[in-house]
Amino acid sequence: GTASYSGNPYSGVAMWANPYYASEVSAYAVPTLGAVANQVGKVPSYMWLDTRSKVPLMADYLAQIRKENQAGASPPKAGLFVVYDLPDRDCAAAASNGEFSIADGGVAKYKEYIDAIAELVEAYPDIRLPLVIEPDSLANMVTNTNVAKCAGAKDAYHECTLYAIKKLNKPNVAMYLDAGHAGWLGWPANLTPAAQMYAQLYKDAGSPAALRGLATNIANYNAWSVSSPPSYTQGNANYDEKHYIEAFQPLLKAQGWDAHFITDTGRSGKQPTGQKEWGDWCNALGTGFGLRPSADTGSSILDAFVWVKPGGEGDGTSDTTAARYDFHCGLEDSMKPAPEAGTWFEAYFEQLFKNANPPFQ
Ligand SMILES: O=[N+]([O-])c1ccc(O[C@@H]2O[C@H](CO)[C@@H](O[C@@H]3O[C@H](CO)[C@@H](O[C@@H]4O[C@H](CO)[C@@H](O)[C@H](O)[C@H]4O)[C@H](O)[C@H]3O)[C@H](O)[C@H]2O)cc1
Ligand SMILES: [Mg+2]
Repeated sequence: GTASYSGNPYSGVAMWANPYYASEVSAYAVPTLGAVANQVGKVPSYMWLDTRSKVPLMADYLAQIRKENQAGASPPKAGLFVVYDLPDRDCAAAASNGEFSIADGGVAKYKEYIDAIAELVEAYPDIRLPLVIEPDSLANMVTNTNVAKCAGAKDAYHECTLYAIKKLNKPNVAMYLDAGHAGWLGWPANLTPAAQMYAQLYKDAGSPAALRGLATNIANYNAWSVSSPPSYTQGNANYDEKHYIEAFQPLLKAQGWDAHFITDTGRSGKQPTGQKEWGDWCNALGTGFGLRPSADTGSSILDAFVWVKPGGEGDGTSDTTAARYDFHCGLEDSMKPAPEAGTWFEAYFEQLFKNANPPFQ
C-alpha cells in the first residue's frame, strides 16, 4: 500500500539505519573500541544527499527498504534523507561548500538534482520519507545577509527551496526545513524575523500538505531539554531546543503555519559541551551521542528525536591550507587535527562514544 499518513509522519514506521554509516563504524571504530561500537551503526541516522552523484545511492537504499518491508518488516521502515546541494551552499562558512555555484548555472543544476530525487519519491509511494531540507540555508537568510555570499544567494535559495518543496510535495513525504538551532535563530532578536520568513515560504509554496515543519539543531550540540542553562547560552532564554521550538511554534502559527518539528540529538548527549562560545559549531570538544531516535518525544509539537548529522563524520577540515578551511575549525574548542567535512573523524567518534548519554554498553 501507500505510505501516506496524517499527523506525525514518524508514527507507525521504524526509522531505517543505512548501511553506509554502519560500515564506517565497523571499519574504523570497532578496531579501537571493540564490537560494542557496532551498536552505534545500528542507530538510524540520516543519509545526506550532498552531491548529485549520491542520488543513485538513494535509489539503492529505497530498493533495499522496499525489500525489507515486503519481507514483512513490522512496523515498515521509513527512509531518512537530507536534501543538501544548494548552489553557493553554506554561504556564511567555508567548510561545507558544495558542488554547484550560482555563477555557473547552479540553479538549473539544482532543479535537475531535485527532479532526480522527485522521480525516486514517485517510484516508491510505498515508503514513508521524512526529509530534511537544506541545512544552514534559510537560517543564514535570517542572520547573515550582511555576508556578501549570503546576500548574493538569497534569491537562488528561495527559488530553489520553493522548487524543492513543490516537487517533493507527495503523500508519502514529510518535509522539515532546516531552522538552525536555539543558539542561532532562538535569540529573541532573530525569532520574529525567522517566523515571518518561514511562514511566508510555507504560504508562497501554497501551504503544501507534505511541508510538515522545521528541523532544528542539525549538526549542532544543544540539549533537547536541560535543567540548567550552559554558561555560553547567557542572554538567551531559549537555551535548549525545547525552549526554542516552544517559543517558535506560536509565532509560526500566528503567521498561518501550524508547524511541527524534529530535533537532531545525535551529538547532544553531554551538557554543557566543551564549547567556549555558543557559535563555535565546528568539531566541538566535549560532546556525546544523545537521545536515541524516536517518535516518543513527550511533546505535542516535536514529531521525533532524530540523528541527522552522522556522529563521527567531520564538520570541517582544520588544515589551514585547504580550499574549504573555515577558521571556526581552528578554534581552541574545536578538535584538531580534523578531516574534511563529511569524512570519517575517528577521534571525534571516540569522544562521542565515551560521552554517550544514554551510554552504549
Ligand atoms: O547576547 N545577545 O543578545 C546576542 C544576540 C545575537 C547574537 O548573535 C547571534 O549569535 C549566534 C552565536 O551565538 C549566531 O549563531 C551562529 O550562527 C552561525 C552562522 O552565522 C552558525 O554557524 C553554522 O553552524 C552550522 C551548524 O550548526 C554549520 O553547519 C554551518 O556551516 C555554520 O555556518 C552557528 O551554528 C550559530 O550558533 C547567530 O547567527 C547570531 O545572530 C549573539 C548574542
Ligand atoms: Mg555544516
